Amino acid sequence: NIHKHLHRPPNVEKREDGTYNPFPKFHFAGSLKPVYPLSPIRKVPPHIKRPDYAKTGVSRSEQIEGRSFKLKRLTPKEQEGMRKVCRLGREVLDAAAAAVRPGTTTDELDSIVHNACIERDCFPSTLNYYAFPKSVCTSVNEIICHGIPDQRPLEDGDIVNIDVSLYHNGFHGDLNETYYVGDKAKANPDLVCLVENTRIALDKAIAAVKPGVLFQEFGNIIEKHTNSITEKQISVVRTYCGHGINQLFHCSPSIPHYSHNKAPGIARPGMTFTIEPMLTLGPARDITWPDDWTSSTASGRCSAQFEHTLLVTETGCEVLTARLPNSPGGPLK
Ligand SMILES: COc1cccc(Cn2ccc3cc(C(=O)NO)cnc32)c1
Ligand SMILES: [Co+2]
Ligand SMILES: [Co+2]
Repeated sequence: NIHKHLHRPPNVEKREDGTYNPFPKFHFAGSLKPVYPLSPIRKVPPHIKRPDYAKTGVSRSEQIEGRSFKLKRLTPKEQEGMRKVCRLGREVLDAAAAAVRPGTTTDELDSIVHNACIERDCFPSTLNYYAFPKSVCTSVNEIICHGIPDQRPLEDGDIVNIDVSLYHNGFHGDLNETYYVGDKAKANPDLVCLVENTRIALDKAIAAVKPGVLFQEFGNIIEKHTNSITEKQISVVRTYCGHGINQLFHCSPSIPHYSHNKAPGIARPGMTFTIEPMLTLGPARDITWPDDWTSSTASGRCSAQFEHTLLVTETGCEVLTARLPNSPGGPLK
């Protein structure tokens, strides 16, 4: 996998500044290319409680849980633990979002997220999760999700999704937003249509979360919204779903974002899960880069995503990762 490029770069041609694309033979669908070398693996001080996969990259607890389709309902104390980690996750995302501007590299965003997690006594959940090498996912333009922070500076006109997940006192939180870089992106009607409708699609799904709703319903709501957008073709990515999250980073239920899905299960008070729709301009087909993580549209056209971690209450749901009054970004007026 990608670690071999960390220290012994392949004999590929280097750019002026010494950076390089480690996969010169791969057909990249859009204009984005990886900008290696990745920075060295960041360390987490030993006093910070780690998830079980932190050393091995594989979560035994998720493997065991994965075999039973039991949906966990948290006790009030456990709900408090989720409330806390999700509030910390919001603060960490906002710290990274405040640094989004042309010239900031996605690796610098990773450093901000990594340090902000440590300052809050949190372990960044993506670090070494299935050997993912960084503490946040940064997905630019045509990247759908799981983009790896590297030495590429953000450019005026880019959109960038920052996906923060963190582990605190035994619980995971997971949230993401898509941000406009500089002024050009906000002036691009295609991007504004894509980003604002992804935000709206998530909000419409969240409005439907309450005891008794079927997990399969959220995809109907999201795709009904994308079908209502007539000025542009906006599609729903099918490959990646929302997921249960609690003492595990990923567990049941799985929540598809497309309609007519067969997701089993019914929302009940005390359940915590994410909804994290990824929408694309044009068709939704995805391809994965040779780094085995980065997911790109096959068309090279842009993709946007928004994610919240939700707690089902007796009357509806609590958005545990809700925006704060001074959270950067947010809906365009
Ligand atoms: C094995 O294959 C894969 C392929 C892609 C990714 C990964 C592992 N992984 C790393 C970061 C990450 C984030 C999420 C998430 O829920 N974001 O909202 C999910 N998976 C993640 C493994
Ligand atoms: Co996430
Ligand atoms: Co998630």
